[in-house]
Amino acid sequence: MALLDVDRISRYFTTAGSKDPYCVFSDLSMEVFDREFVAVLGHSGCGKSTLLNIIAGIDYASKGYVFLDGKEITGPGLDRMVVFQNFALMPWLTVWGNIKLAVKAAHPDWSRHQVNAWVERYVAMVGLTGSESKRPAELSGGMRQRVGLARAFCVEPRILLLDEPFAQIDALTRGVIQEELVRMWEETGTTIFMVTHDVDEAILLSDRIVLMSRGPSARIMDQIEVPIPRPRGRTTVIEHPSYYKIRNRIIRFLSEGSLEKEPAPSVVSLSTVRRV
Ligand SMILES: Nc1ncnc2c1ncn2[C@@H]1O[C@H](COP(=O)(O)OP(=O)(O)OP(=O)(O)O)[C@@H](O)[C@H]1O
Repeated sequence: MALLDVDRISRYFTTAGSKDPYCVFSDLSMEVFDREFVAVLGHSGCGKSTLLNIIAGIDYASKGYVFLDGKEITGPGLDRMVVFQNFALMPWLTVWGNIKLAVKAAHPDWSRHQVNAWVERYVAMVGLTGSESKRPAELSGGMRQRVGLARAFCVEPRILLLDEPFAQIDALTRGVIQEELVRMWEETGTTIFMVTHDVDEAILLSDRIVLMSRGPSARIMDQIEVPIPRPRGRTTVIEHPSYYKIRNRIIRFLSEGSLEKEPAPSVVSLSTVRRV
């Protein structure tokens, strides 16, 4: 059974000046399996963030259902942690304080000692030891997103939802944090659903890439498995025979829009390249 089951969801928004609601997507279905890393790509405005927000429980589907571990999602929960593009840290709290807040929310019964040990572990995991007492304004973009990742991972969610997490980080730092993200994903055995605009990032990081067509009424048009073995490196991944095939397929899709094509089947074969 899939860990995450998005079952024929539609999202309509009422818009000022129009009596017809705006259909972001309708009857959209997809699955994400335990420990999988799935990336969603599509044109700006096709509904990627809307889909992520519905999975996070901070938005809702106008029709259809989303299940996590077979349980319907009806609101936010600590089993789904979101990492946002704009970091969304508490500006008045330090690195330590931001992470501690999440640990305490997940484990209200823990002793101070347990909480502190857990925070220390995740501060170290993202390489921020020594910067614990800094506030977000004193951190670089890369460091802020490291805090965002530590805050999300420390709760040990069933699924991590990443909404363009590296969009505001310079290219060099982005590469380093992408590698750290994969290391943490492997170490913790979590599952990741990531929205991105970056084709190379999707190929480098994910097991499967979901392509959404342009909105309104966007659909899932294709799902591409990435058969490149791990560990992957930015310089070695491009040498794999599948790399340019996958890249060209995505670039062609994004430049042509491919709305003429029939949508991909909503359920992906279980032979998908999941890790053991
Ligand atoms: N609260 C809202 N009210 C009305 N329309 C909305 C609302 N939220 C999103 N939309 C519309 O839904 C569509 C999808 O938006 P969404 O942000 O999910 O797209 P996206 O694919 O994530 O875009 P981008 O890649 O640019 O971030 C857009 O046309 C947007 O204007």
